[in-house]
Amino acid sequence: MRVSGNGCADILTRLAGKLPPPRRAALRRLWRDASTSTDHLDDALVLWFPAPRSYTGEDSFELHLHAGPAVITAVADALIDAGARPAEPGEFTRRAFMHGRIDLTEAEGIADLIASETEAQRRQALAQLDGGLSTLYRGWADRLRIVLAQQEALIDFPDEDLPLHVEAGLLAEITSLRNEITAHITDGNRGERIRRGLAFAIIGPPNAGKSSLLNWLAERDAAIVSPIAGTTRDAIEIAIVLADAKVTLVDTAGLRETSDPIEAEGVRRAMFHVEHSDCVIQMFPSDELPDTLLPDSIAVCNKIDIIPAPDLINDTPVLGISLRTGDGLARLHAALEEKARILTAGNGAPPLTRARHRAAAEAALANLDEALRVDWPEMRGEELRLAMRSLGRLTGEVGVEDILDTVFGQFCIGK
Ligand SMILES: Nc1nc2c(ncn2[C@@H]2O[C@H](COP(=O)(O)OP(=O)(O)OP(=O)(O)O)[C@@H](O)[C@H]2O)c(=O)[nH]1
Ligand SMILES: [K+]
Ligand SMILES: [Mg+2]
Repeated sequence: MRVSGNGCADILTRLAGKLPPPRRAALRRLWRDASTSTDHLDDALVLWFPAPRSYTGEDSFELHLHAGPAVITAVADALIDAGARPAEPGEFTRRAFMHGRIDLTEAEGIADLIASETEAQRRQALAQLDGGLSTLYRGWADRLRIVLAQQEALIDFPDEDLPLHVEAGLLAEITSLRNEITAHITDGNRGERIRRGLAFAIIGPPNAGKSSLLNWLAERDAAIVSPIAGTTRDAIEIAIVLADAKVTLVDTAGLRETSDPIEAEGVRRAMFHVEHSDCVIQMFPSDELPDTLLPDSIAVCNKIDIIPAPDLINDTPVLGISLRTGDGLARLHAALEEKARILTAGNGAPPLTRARHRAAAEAALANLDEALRVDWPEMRGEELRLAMRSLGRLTGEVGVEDILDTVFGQFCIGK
């Protein structure tokens, strides 16, 4: 159990007696009231973190209990009795933010780290928690602050002979800032993709072997396979890991004209997934080759145990496989891993990981573009100030009250 805030020293003394040395584990008998040895609650390891060297930046302590539900209830009651109250989700991290221990992107990194399921997610969250994004955003804000100061000088002293190169240099810096922010925004959603995972949809005519492929990739019988065309109706989603990235595979209803309203709905859902996935695996049986291939899809020809696959369709390479014999499956798996790697690979710069970052960066970009467009110094100054505000929202330095609930609401209690 973790407790933080004013009064921690008194509460801990009441339960465990004299405060242990800071940041050193001590074995203590816990009481409802240690001063009178009333109600022995548990024997626990106790850790005392006086401010400011704690997670929240406040006085705080931790009790390592014997974790049975009755123990937890008894200790929680005693803590509340002594003046504590239950924490809200993410409240510890929110207090860390309020006390300047971390900024907003680092808080989001903590949330992502707790939620991470794959290596790529863990690494990305850890880099963000380590201040990767903060450093980038702060660097922009610092440079913009200098530009703004120069702009103010041009406004305040219009008659002084400020050298012409001040204005030229200022415009050049705004241009390079806007170019860097543009590059950050147009990174193909790499960071967001790692964070939420990729979606790969398997589509094709009935009986192509789509569900058979899903089962092989998932290593279990997740979807029904049968020789009856139109077996799969609902889209079936299975999460797997490819190249350290989380990939949700979507098996869909076979695409065909149908008068069956339920199957038609399945086909409609399949088309939805074609639109909304990061990669489409276009699958067809070797005895029913398509005339055209979807752009950017991975073309897979199944059942090469019956008829061999063509090498190309319309100049696009085709991967021949047989889910019956296992032929070509290793190559297909490697191709899917490569696709996942490409979709999540970057240039080493910290990626933007949330729609919130994208919105603020886009707003800053729009203001910088406007600043370059307008001629009046006062208007340019105003656009630069607005851009500054947008960058401040990224790290949580300005006007963030409205977004704090969203950011911290996603944590679980006790974090
Ligand atoms: N000969 C042969 N048969 C296969 C192969 N792969 C799958 N099948 C068979 O083809 C039939 C259809 O397989 P499914 O996986 O259900 O095909 P689907 O594309 O999901 O079909 P729908 O859900 O109806 O659209 C089943 O009887 C499978 O056993 C293969 O490589 N070779
Ligand atoms: K089938
Ligand atoms: Mg199927």
